[in-house]
Amino acid sequence: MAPLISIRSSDDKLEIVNQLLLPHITEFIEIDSVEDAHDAIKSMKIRGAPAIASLAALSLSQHLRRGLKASPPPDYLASLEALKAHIDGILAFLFTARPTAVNLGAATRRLGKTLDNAIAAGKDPLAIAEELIAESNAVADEDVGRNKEMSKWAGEWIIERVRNLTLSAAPQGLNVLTVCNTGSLATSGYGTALGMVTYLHETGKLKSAFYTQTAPYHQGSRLTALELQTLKIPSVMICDTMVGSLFQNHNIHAVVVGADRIARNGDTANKIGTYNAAVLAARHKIPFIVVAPISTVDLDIPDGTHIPIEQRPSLEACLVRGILYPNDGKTKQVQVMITPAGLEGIYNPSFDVTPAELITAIVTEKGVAVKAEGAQGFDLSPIV
Ligand SMILES: CSC[C@H]1O[C@H](OP(=O)(O)O)[C@H](O)[C@@H]1O
Repeated sequence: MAPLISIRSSDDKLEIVNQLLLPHITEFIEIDSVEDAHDAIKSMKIRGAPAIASLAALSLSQHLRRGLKASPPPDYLASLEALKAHIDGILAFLFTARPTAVNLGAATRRLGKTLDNAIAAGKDPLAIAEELIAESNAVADEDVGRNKEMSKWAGEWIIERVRNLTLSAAPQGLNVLTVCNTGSLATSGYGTALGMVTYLHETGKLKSAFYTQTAPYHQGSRLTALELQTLKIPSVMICDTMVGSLFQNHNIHAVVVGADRIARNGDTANKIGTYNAAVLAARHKIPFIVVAPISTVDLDIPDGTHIPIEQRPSLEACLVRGILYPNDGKTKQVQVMITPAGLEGIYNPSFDVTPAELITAIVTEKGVAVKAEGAQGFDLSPIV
């Protein structure tokens, strides 16, 4: 079966799969404006740090392509001043859709720089618009290739490490645990941490991929479950509360997670529950690996205390999405409230920060970074 996709883009149409309806309903919705893109990212119809950056960039590309074709041309193409004000406004708007994943900011900054450089080079508005379209498309297109690179780096690194650490070298393959969803749905394709899982499977080195349900949005039980099932990768779902039990009772060779923002010292923000898994992995001496593109590293912040953590609406922690069981034959999604009506006092941060101290390796498309002997943190400056 072909891997799932999160974004479909052609010259005249931009669409995303509505991830709020997965895994039971596959419905593509059209993104017809930068406002639609902003809403889809904010409401988590599309999610995953690289995927939201791709959609933001592609929505700008769509906007500019339409502008270039329009007759009469829009006012913003009439002068450099008008173009700069217009594009800066769009980029600032897209940037506000979600605060933690730095990839979105990296993409909007990159496009802002393209704009400023082209203006400084004396180009005219039409040429600049063309350049911005090419750069926006590149933001989305580059993702799949780099995902495959980081997945291979991470996969080979863990295979080698297990071979060196254990005499038996895991003869039946490796067991890994992942959190949330970091596969094709979270990226432009192949995935980051789930890309490593896929790489291990493709090379015959995987025994089983364990994954947490990842409440409250259930990226694990809804999305990772669907991706692994589609790819026919042997897997086992666990509830978020079972990580300690899993480590006590099964031979888990690695925990592998994605990232939304990595500080200069390696402190890593990822889906809520990642920190719990890291603490337990350290207790059980299980390598803890972060797999993410270079664009997730934020060298502007020295450590994780500076990472803005998104607080999601309280209601999202009170609801579970799904279809009726037993299924009445009509696939219609329902939302079930699992708390008393009107409950107050709900804590719902979307991410937590795993200190670098608990991270064994950070893997990007450029390779594997580990800490210097005896160091608490990483020095990521040389690889970015
Ligand atoms: C490769 S995706 C990184 C990241 O995105 C997820 O967050 P969300 O579903 O809220 O967008 C999660 O933290 C993943 O690890």
